[in-house]
Amino acid sequence: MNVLGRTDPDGPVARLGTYRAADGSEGAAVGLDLDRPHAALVVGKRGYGKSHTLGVLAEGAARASGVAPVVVDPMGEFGGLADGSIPARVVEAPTVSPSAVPPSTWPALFDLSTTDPAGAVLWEAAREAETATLDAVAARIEQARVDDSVRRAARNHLRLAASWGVFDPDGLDAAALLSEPATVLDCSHLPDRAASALVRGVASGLYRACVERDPARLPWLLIDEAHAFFDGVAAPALETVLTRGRSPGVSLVVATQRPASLPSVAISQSDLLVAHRLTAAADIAALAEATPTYLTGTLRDRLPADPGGAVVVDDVTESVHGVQIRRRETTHGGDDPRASERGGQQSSSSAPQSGHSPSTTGTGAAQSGQ
Ligand SMILES: Nc1ncnc2c1ncn2[C@@H]1O[C@H](COP(=O)(O)OP(=O)(O)OP(=O)(O)O)[C@@H](O)[C@H]1O
Repeated sequence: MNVLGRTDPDGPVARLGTYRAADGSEGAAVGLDLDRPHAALVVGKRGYGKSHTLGVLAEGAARASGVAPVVVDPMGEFGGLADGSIPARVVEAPTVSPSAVPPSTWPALFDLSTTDPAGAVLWEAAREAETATLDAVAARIEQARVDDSVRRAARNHLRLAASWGVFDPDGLDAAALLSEPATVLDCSHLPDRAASALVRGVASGLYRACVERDPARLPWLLIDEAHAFFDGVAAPALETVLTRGRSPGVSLVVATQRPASLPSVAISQSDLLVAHRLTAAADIAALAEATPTYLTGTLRDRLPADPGGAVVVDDVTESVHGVQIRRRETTHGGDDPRASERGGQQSSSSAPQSGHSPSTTGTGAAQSGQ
C-alpha cells in the first residue's frame, strides 16, 4: 500500500482507498500516515462524501495503536462508528468543565462584548469563582457591585449556559479522551454556542496534555462541519492546534463544505488536503490560493465528479493523487432522508430499502456515558 503523508516506510496507517485513474478505473491501495501528527482538511460540497471520509479516517485511527481519535459530531452522523468491530465509544451528552472556557471568553459565549456591562460581570465572576462550577460563578454575580438590571442580565445568561447541559466540573478531560481507542462526541442536541464551548475545552485540553506530558496515545481531533467552530469561542483553541499542535503531537482533521468560510490559517497550515467535488467558485478560489506549485494544472480541473472520489494533495511528499475513498466498515449515518423511503400509505415498493434511514443510524446502538 502506498502511504500518503510520510516518506518513512513504518508506522500506523489508515486505509484510505485506492488510486483512481482519470477514466475512473481503480488501482493500488492508498493509506494515510497516522504515525506523525498532521493537519488535514477534508472538503466537498454536500453529498459528495466528506463526512464519510472523516468516518474512514476515524475507523483507521481507532484501529491503530498509539493514537486516539476524538470525533466532534455536530449532526449525530458518527454513532455508527461504535456499532461494529471498531473499538469506539459514543458520548451522547458530552460535557466539559466550566473552567475549559477562559474567563475572558465568557462574554463571547453569549455574543457579548467585553465592554458590555453584563459581559464584564460574567468575565469577572468566572475569574473569581472559587470552584469550577456554574454555581460558584452565579454566587460571584450576586456579589458584584452593579445595577440590578446588569445583574439580572448576567444571571439570565448564566441560566442559559446551565440549560445547555454542557458544563460539568467532572466533564471530559484529556485524560478521559486519551484513555479510549476512539471517542465520538455527539453534539447534535447542543446549540452552536454550547458545541463551540465543548470544542474549545476539548481542543485546548488535548493540546495542553501533549505539551505538559507524553500521553500514551496521540490525539487526532476530527471535526465535521468545522466552519461553524472557526467562528466562535472554539476558534482560538483550533488555531493554536493548527499552528502549534504538531510539535507536541496533536493532529487536527477539519471537514467542511465551505472552505471559503475557514480562516486562511486552516488552509495554509494543512499538510494534507482531501478534496471531493466542489462547485462554488469562492470555495475553489479559497483552496486555489494555497495551491502548491507541484500541482500541475488547476485544482478545479482535478476535482472528481462522483461521491467518494477525491484529489489528495500531500504536502509532505509534495505530490497529488486521485483517490477513490473506500467504503466505511461501520454504518455511515450521513445519508439524507428520502420521501421515497418513507412508508405512509404507499405500496411496499416504497418501503425503506436500506439501513441508512435516520431511524436506524445515528446513535441507536451507541454506548453512552463518559
Ligand atoms: N467513499 C465512498 N464510498 C461509497 N459511498 C460513499 C463514499 N463517500 C460517500 N458516499 C455516499 O455518498 C453519500 C454522501 O456522503 P456524505 O454524507 O459523506 O456526504 P457529505 O459531503 O458529508 O454531505 P453532508 O454535507 O450532507 O454531510 C452517502 O450516501 C454515502 O454513503
